[in-house]
Amino acid sequence: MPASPDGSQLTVVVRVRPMNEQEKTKRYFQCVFPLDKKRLLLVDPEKYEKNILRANRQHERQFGFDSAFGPNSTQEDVHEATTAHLVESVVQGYNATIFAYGATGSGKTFTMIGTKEQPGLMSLLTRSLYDKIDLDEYTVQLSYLEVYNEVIRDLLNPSAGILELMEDDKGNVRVPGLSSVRAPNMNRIMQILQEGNLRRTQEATEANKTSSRSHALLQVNLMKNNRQHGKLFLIDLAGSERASNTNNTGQRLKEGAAINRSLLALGNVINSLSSGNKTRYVNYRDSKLTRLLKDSLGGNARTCMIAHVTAASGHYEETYNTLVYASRAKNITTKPVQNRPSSADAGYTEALREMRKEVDRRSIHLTNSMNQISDNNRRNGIERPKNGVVSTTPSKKDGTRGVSLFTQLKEQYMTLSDKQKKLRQRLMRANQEAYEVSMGRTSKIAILMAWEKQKHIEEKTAQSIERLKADVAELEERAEALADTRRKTEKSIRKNTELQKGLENRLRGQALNKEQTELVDLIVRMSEIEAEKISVRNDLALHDIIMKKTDNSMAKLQKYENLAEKLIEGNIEESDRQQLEQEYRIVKNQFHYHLIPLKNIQSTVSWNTEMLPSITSASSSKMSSTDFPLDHTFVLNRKKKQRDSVPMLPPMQRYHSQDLETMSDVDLDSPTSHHLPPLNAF
Ligand SMILES: Nc1ncnc2c1ncn2[C@@H]1O[C@H](COP(=O)(O)OP(=O)(O)OP(=O)(O)O)[C@@H](O)[C@H]1O
Repeated sequence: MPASPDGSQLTVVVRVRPMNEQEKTKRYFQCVFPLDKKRLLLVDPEKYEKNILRANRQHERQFGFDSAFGPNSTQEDVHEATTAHLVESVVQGYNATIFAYGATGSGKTFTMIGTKEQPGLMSLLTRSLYDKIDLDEYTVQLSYLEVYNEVIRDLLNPSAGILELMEDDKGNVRVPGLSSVRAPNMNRIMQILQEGNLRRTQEATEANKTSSRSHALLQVNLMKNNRQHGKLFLIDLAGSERASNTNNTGQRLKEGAAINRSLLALGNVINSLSSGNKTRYVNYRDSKLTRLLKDSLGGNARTCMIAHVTAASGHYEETYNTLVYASRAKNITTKPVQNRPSSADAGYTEALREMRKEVDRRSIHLTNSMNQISDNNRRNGIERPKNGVVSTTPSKKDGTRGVSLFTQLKEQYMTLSDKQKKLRQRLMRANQEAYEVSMGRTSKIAILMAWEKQKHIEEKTAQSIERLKADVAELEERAEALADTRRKTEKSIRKNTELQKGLENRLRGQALNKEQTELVDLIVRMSEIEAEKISVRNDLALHDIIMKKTDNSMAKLQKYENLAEKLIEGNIEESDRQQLEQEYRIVKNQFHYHLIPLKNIQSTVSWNTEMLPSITSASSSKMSSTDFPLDHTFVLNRKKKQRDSVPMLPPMQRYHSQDLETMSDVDLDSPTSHHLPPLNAF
């Protein structure tokens, strides 16, 4: 279950901690009441005061979350209902983040770290991770840091001192110097956590004897083939209460301000993301915490926020603030992106960067030698040709002629390569859109087919069917336009490939020495690698489209499961039951029809494999495999892929009702007629 029940990727749950002895002594009473598994009722203590001026104020407020845990909930309850499924996502290659939010003393550390007898999520989650993975295939590495007063420290290696945050040009956040330790088993993990926790900045405040004054971030890296496969971030935030509430002064007040600053920044980021305004600027830079959490809230992660409150009336204000903060966070919809399989195209980028440098270096060298020859010729009384008029046959006497033509041809080849690159990118974009259009069309046709088999169709239904048909026709038109773009682009790519080949032959004929021949090899290989890189990118993008579609289906599945659970549980009025059953049928069908395009698509190959230059071409075989840092296992995989290539989508036929029985690209395994799909399902 990768997403929260409503389909978003941020799960927000609330845990209410039981009242402690101190609170009972102060005669505080319970002011938070779990109504069911998802809702809480907060009662303003003023309700019980005889204040005539405030008699009309609203004293009760309901809050709804993905889950609500009462004072008697166990650590396992919280883990099972909220975070256990995130482990599955990490094994699938997603990043996941769980953070504990709440005022001082509300139970954050208890949930995240727990005690020896009642281990918290950090232990339970890592244990589930170990249960899910094959230790021969994966390794687990841990890093543990704290942010205290905007300063980052390594909790596993305090001697590292103050650490800095760095962001690379792709926006990835790193903490150079942060230690990372292998955790071969659970015992070692517990030991690492305990050691780290002892180093956390803790102080006694009025609200909590062992109050954590810092944000603690445990990073669990799942490694496969020495590369990061998935990442779990577990964060125990410092208390969110306002500094004045704990009567703190001096250093405590300063800490409170720093804590508030980062939580305020976190709140702002959450508000920006939850405002639904996609163009609104999201400022992560305001604090170290938000910068560290950038990946976790912005998109490339599944996130679970566990808000903590105490049931005691004396903490009503903080409880109210926490619940409002948490319900606002519920509006965030992040788009998780699966980590690219071991950064598949990174090797190409790296190789191209190195090659470009090498071409520049050799070109400069070539120009220098040309100038040198020219100087020598002048000294020997031979004049340089005017107006760039050059002979096509290299003259041994006047080497500059050959060199100058060589340079011109080389420039032409590079320009053409650049043009090819742009054409291939255009082809990729058209491929991707066509792929999405085709998936949408498959779903809609499956729905239409199910409905058109009906004998009696009401007028309203007939109208909806017509609308759906219009949608299908529109998609088909778009698919045809895209097919046209693809045909034309492919034609241009083929033409350019021929021109490139011609230029390559002329260049080879012009090459006067080994140095120039190597330069030709290099630019030809560079052009090939550029094409391979685009093709790999295309495969990844298509993979992402499938993942997104799968995620959507999973969200539907979850809704379906919830409804089924309610129906099975019973205890519902007859009228409610009927409505629930109706809803259940609709969701079941939505799920079924969501899966159809996934079942009908052959998922692997890129369409442009024939547009790629042969990897075993003469020029590439001349390049030494050790020359550039290209991952050759990948190249070999692509070679295999080329052989296995099949067209990704079956050729499209326009949809006509009478073709019902002959449609070849739709799975006819539809539900029975009383399980008709909702016409507006997509
Ligand atoms: N669900 C719970 N069941 C039983 N005891 C709990 C629960 N939650 C918290 N406690 C207890 O309440 C006290 C305060 O909890 P904890 O230290 O986890 O709070 P905190 O939110 O981390 O506070 P701070 O921000 O100051 O570190 C601890 O003694 C803890 O054992």
